[in-house]
Amino acid sequence: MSVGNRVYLKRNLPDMKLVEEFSHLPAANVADCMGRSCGMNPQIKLMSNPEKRQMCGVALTVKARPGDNMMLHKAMNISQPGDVIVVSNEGERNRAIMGEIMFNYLQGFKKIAGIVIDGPVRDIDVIAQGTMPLYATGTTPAGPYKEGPGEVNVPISCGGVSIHPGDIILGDKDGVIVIPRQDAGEILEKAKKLSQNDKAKAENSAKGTVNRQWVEDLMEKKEVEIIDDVYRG
Ligand SMILES: O=C([O-])CC(=O)C(=O)O
Ligand SMILES: [Mg+2]
Repeated sequence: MSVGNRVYLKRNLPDMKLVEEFSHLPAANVADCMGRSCGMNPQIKLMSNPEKRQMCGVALTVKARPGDNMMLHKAMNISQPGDVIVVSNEGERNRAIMGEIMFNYLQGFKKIAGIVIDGPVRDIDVIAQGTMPLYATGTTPAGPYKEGPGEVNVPISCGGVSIHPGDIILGDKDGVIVIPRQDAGEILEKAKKLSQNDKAKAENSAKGTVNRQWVEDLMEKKEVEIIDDVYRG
């Protein structure tokens, strides 16, 4: 086994019905059903202009050598519609991992569900107008190398979250979350209920008919001192 320099062509895939159902839910609500712990950090930002509100698909993972996109090119060749290519880049922020030529290939020809890169991109004029969701950390004109090594379809880290090939990737304007494949069914049921409750809460909030007593109860539980006076410095 060539650890660090290998490509797995196969992944364990999730039930595609689950992927479809997640694609209607806000990422924030789904994250709330996973201990609020599976959200990528806000360095991972939406850079394109998707038509659909949610990006949802199956993780095709790339473990890139920092600043090098050789293995991303390999992943592009084996990608399928419905995939979200997720790239780990070990925190490197000085070289664009993708530009317009690669973006056009994935959006126009491969028709994948989206791409998430833990690093910058370039040719932003084109990418910003693209309708395929692309998340990245920023832009730079400095280009990538194509030397390797790297890996495709192994566990990676992106945006501070671990991702296994075949996990469900859900993104919207808030950012990107990772839904572990084996737990997806259970999470979906919880997230559907939570989303319904959340919608009702948001409506009641605007009308002021929401019950805010829980805040007062929490103050008491946390033994917060409530002072009926001005602050004197
Ligand atoms: O040269 C590269 O590897 C990236 C790039 O700018 C493009 O895809 O347009
Ligand atoms: Mg270019």
